Amino acid sequence: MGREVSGMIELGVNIDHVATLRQARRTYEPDPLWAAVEAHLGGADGITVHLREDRRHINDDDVRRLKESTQIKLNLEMAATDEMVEIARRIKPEMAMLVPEGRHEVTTEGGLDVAAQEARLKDVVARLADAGIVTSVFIDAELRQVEAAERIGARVCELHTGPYAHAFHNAGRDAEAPAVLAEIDKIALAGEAIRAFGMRFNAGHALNYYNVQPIARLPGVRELHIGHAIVSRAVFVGLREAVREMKTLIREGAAVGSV
Ligand SMILES: CC(=O)[C@@H](O)[C@H](O)COP(=O)(O)O
Ligand SMILES: NCC(=O)COP(=O)(O)O
Repeated sequence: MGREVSGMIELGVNIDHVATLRQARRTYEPDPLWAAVEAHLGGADGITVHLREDRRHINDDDVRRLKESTQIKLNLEMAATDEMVEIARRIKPEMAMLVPEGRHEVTTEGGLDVAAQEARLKDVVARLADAGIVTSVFIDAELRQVEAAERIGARVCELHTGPYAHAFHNAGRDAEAPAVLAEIDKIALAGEAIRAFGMRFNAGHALNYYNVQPIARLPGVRELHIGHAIVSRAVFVGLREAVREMKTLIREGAAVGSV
């Protein structure tokens, strides 16, 4: 069956690594606010930022300014801590995504283990909802995590595409390699469960210009969150063009899936 067309897939552009470049000199540029506007002009449907506890790139003032001074929806990635909940309740992004965080990690290494901490996360989701914030959870493509996400009241699940991306790279970018197909099947099955529970099926992490289309053509996927690859390309072609190129790939990939 062709892809069930549920409207165009949205692109959430993660601009963390614009701030990484700024923090390299601890200075004021490049400004993530400018990046958000450029991404929006290139066709981004949303902006994602990860306010890490160590503030290695995006800082509290960036989040405030993005919310106050741009017209594009904001997805705040955050650890499920009291500090971050209070920041989110104060700034009120359209969405908050709960992610695991390790101080020594280079980037997010796995999905949030929702199943292991349901009671605590259910309280976090309720406190965010009370402030009018939609809560997403960043999870591995596992049914038990999807079921737990539904029980804690998450409205959105973003499936971790890192294992798929690594398998794709290790297979020499062969989308038909058995290891790659196995990862795609995991994501597809988890995505079906997400939709069956009435939650929104998003995906992200390590997606790039080579591996994005097999994910874009999955039935019912609503939004892809992509950052490092877009910012990397933007170094050479500019952020507006890098976003435009990614949107085209996603649109063409989804179209192939709909035949
Ligand atoms: C959740 C996810 O996969 C990414 O958004 C990740 O959180 C980005 O973190 P860094 O930008 O610090 O790599
Ligand atoms: N949640 C995924 C995200 O926002 C971007 O991740 P990446 O593309 O920087 O790996």
